[in-house]
Amino acid sequence: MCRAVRPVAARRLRSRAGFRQSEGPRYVSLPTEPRTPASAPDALDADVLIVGYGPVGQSLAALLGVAGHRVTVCERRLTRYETPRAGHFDHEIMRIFQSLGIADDVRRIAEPARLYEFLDPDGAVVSRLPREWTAPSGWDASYHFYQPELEDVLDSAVHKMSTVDVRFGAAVVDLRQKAGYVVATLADGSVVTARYAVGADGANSAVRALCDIGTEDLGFRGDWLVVDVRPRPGTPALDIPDTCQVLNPARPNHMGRVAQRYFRWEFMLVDGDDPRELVRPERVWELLEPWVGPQDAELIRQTVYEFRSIVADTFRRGSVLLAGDAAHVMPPFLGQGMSSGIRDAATLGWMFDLVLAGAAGPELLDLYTASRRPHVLDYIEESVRIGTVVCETDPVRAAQRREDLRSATELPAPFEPPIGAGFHDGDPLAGHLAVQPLLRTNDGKTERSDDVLGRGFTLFSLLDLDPVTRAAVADLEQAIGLRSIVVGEAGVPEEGAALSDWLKEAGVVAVLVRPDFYVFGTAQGLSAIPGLLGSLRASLSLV
Ligand SMILES: O=C(O)CCc1cccc(O)c1
Repeated sequence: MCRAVRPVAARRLRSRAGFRQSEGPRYVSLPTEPRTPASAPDALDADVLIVGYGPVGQSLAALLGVAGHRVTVCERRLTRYETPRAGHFDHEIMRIFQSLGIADDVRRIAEPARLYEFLDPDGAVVSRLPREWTAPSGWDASYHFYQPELEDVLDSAVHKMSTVDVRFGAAVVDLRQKAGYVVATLADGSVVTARYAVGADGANSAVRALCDIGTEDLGFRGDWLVVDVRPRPGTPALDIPDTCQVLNPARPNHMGRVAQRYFRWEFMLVDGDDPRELVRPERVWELLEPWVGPQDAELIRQTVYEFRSIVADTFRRGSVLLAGDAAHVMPPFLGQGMSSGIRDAATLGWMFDLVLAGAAGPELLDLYTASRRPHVLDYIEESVRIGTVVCETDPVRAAQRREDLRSATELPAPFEPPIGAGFHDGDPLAGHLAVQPLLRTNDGKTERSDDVLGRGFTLFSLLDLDPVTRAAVADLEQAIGLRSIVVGEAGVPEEGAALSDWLKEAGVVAVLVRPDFYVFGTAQGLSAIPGLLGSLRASLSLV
């Protein structure tokens, strides 16, 4: 169960002013005035303070809670934020949910997203991109969901963790770094101490400001009216495409399913639009008139958002890290905003596991920015590239873009770039997402490999290991809990051949997978495995 809010000794504040720029940086990166010795982490309120309880903060809290770390979450709102924002996640995120034991609950509220289409202004299909490829994670490629329902599922998972304490109405107004820990001051004057803090507090992150972390604006800007709609009970099913972009230069728009019972429309603001006028229900119904009317559906929300493309200069400063929108913001055209944040949580999760256990030095956390930032930049750039096509308002150029899409002869490959660092250089699969195989267990069942093996670094091999390799594996099993499994003819039978085919196609016999499901490296023969494990040891700053 979630612990009740613990009374925190109110300490005299040196500053209640928060992050007013005129007062200079609040964030002190050099260790000063240690009050709690770094060697006494139990005296701190938490191992990790998470600021913000959206899906990224929730996912990180659950990942850390599953591993038994002590977590305090501070959310400045008084309750959860009940509006839908994100509406799509992909197979990799479902695999992360699987690791939290909530995949079945998530499947109940999410539905597979099967098609992404571009339409012309009259509604005719210009281009159709099926989303039904065999995704490596062993789940459907893409899902739609209604965000408050996903947050319910994540919140229930967090509440099962006895080491996680969630506080609402807890705005962090000051954040200081000491030797080996951080001190956060809340608006009510109370203080939370933790070894690390993570700002998962959204695009206007207080933590980012308190740490004086700058941002880079990658230049995309567009105001869009976002409208969420729920059909009234008993009305005929709405005939709305799964996800589509209407390439209409007079008013670009998006529409699609959000989940079983919700639909979303987005309309770009064009010259002369007044945002206050556009959100009036009568005006919204006028815009929705070609598809749905007030007799059939109710408006859940209508709001004008500015879509932007922004990345923080670094995702780490000392003992403070950024995740989710606090670290990066992208336009929604790829549906990757929340997924990118949950990837941050998955990477931070295993890095904290190693650092908090004392297995790796704190310098491992530098790998967080190096691994995540370039990856997120790739997603931002691709989202902007699609946005440039969607948002075209010049009729001639828009016609040309539609023609380009119409005449493309090949479907684009799924956009799944490699991470930026934290893998074995020069390796064919390193940095890419790993396959999750289905295994046939002794009792005749078929199970996903993560359910059999649990979370952690994993060596999958198609050949039985020799004594030298076994010794190298045992060494890392001791240090970081590495698991190894022989799959296929020489070991645990695979249902289908996803893993075997993937490795054979790459010309390798083994793959070493990080706990966030990215490939660390591969081995072409058994004799290469000890070297690969040595490379992992070096890259993790093991102590
Ligand atoms: O990927 C999806 O299914 C939704 C992507 C998307 C595209 C355009 C606007 C938007 O809000 C989401």
